[in-house]
Amino acid sequence: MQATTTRGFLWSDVETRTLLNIWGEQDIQTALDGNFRNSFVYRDVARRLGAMGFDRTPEQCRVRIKSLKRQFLLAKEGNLRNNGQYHKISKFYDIMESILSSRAVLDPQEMMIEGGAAGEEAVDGLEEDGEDPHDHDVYSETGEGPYPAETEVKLEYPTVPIPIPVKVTVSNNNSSLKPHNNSSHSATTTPVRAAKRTRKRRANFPMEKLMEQFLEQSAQAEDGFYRMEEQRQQAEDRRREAEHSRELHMLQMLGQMFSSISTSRPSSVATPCKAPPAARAPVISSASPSHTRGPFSHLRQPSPQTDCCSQKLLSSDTQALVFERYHSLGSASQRIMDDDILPLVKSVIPPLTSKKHKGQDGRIGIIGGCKDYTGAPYFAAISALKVGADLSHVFCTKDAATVIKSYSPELIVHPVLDSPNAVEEIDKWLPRLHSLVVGPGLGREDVLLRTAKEVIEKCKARDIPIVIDADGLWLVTQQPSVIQGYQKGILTPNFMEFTRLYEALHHESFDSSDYQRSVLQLSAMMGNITLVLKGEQDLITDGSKVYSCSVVGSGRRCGGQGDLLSGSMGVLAHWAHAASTAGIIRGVNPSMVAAFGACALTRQCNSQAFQHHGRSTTTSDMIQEIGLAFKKLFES
Ligand SMILES: NC(=O)C1=CN([C@@H]2O[C@H](COP(=O)(O)OP(=O)(O)OC[C@H]3O[C@@H](n4cnc5c(N)ncnc54)[C@H](O)[C@@H]3O)[C@@H](O)[C@H]2O)[C@@H](O)CC1
Ligand SMILES: Nc1ncnc2c1ncn2[C@@H]1O[C@H](COP(=O)(O)OP(=O)(O)OP(=O)(O)O)[C@@H](O)[C@H]1O
Repeated sequence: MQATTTRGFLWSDVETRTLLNIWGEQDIQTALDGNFRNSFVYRDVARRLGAMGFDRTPEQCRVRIKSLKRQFLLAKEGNLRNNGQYHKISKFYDIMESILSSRAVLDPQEMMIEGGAAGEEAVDGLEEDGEDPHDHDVYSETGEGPYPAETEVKLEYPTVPIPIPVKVTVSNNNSSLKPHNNSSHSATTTPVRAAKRTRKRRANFPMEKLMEQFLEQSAQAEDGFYRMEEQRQQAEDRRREAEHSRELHMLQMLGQMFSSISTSRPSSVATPCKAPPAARAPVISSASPSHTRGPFSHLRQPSPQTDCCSQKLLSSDTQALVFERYHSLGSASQRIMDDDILPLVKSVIPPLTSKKHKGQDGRIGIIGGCKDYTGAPYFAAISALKVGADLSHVFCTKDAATVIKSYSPELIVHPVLDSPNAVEEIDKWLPRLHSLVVGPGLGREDVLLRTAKEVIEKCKARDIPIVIDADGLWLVTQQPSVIQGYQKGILTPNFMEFTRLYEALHHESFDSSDYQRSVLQLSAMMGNITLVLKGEQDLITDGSKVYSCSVVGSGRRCGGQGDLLSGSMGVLAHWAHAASTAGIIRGVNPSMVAAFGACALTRQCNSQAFQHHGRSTTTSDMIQEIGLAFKKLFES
């Protein structure tokens, strides 16, 4: 996918993340580690960044990385001192930490105290000599990020006079310490440098008390800075929230305008209707046949207007405004697709170009696969590849690994799930993954569920999309908080899994005559996480609206279809969130788009496979159909 291109000198978050992903690649890190001269490495970094659609010079990349490292170290220093309250100073703290923590040479404490410029540069073997005099200029030249949290900290360091009144002469080396009461000096000195300098002096002079006082005041100055920084960020958050609710309000008004236009229009007009932008009130958007069937039939009301779509605002029993659309069942499967959601799915699919390198279109991880279940993680992982991911990793138990490998040479299989340091082993790979699917064939052993839980936590910290299915949902049923409120999380329960989860949260059985209400309720209770209730129609919700996907499947319900669904969803979730970050889709929840795309694809595969194999259709047959089904749905 073409990401947004460089905006002048400013580094956007997407661009910075892309840079960090490239910089964190093992070959780049190895090249930096082993070479004092690194210009060729940054040339490679800039080239890879260029392939992702961001035009930067090697020097800009190098300077940006250097700046990010400094912010990280500063935040880390703060972390060590004040239990993480300085975390926010480095926007990309987690990803930096994951990359740098694997590099033994980097000891932030040591660098802060001793290393100075040379120490820091030596970490990457950067060619530039000395950092201090030039850094400020370089940053402003290259337009460091738009956010103050991204800018060189020395610019923002508050002016706190440090009143050390006397000039002290030290006998052993005759050098003198001139204490600073100079505000402009402290305003342009980073805490790092203050710490370096003060601690060096402390080592040189016996005036411990004086120096302690100096250090204490220096630390207070830092505290002040970080407090100010936190306040600034809170103010920024409030501003964004206000902006968001203003936009929402506008959208709601627009929605009402559209609906009143559409209801006053003659219903026989067979023009495609555009749905109004989503409002906060529950919305049902259903792509369904004109005849009703099964437990979800209450979602639709047969309309006399076939071959057209109509929209109306209804008052539901909960008195919320409900937006409904009807579609007639046409002969071609596309005709029953929701004409608003399908283009969104299409738009998040990255184009295939010769400029890309392996991995760019998706590196997906599957947590699952144990002695009893080897098929499920295989189905999920191979489906991810067939949908278009470049690399698919399976993290399974030792005894499942060889079996899974034997199914396919395409998969990268890690036999770590039951190892004593499973979480660390998996954590090593997380910086490289674009999304994670947790649960297919995981089993329900406590130790495996505990590992899955910790891995989920780590993924959340990295802001990686997570799809939870099968035994992963068992874990969520026991501990909903593991994923509650995580907006990049998607749950894909079948009927049984949904029932268990609903009852665990509500402490009562759900009303099976009103699925739509139940899915909305459950999603809301889970903090508006995206939820897919699989069934005759798949109901997809984020607690504010419900999409219903009823692309024609077949009557065949062989095991493993859910794994095809979750593996595909992992890829689509990555694409949809990347597209959303790049501004390609707006005003819509990317997880909902991904979920709808995966459901439509699974059902289309089922239908195609059934046409060939009838009753003997298996999930492997469906997987064979992914390419064609994808093309029919999303590339026609
Ligand atoms: N080849 C494989 O390795 C496969 C492994 N699988 C794994 O098997 C493990 C257990 O999965 P299960 O799905 O069996 O979970 P459960 O052990 O919770 O069983 C769910 C049960 O609910 C039943 N059920 C499903 N939909 C229903 C409905 N609408 N109404 C009434 N009953 C319904 C099913 O027949 C099943 O017996 C998971 O780890 C899963 O990933 C499955 O993915 C299937 C394929
Ligand atoms: N009655 C149905 N009619 C049509 N399609 C269905 C039906 N039930 C499920 N599906 C499709 O199959 C997909 C998988 O759903 P299913 O209920 O089989 O999941 P599961 O039980 O979790 O699967 P698994 O066997 O992998 O554990 C759903 O996304 C849906 O698109």
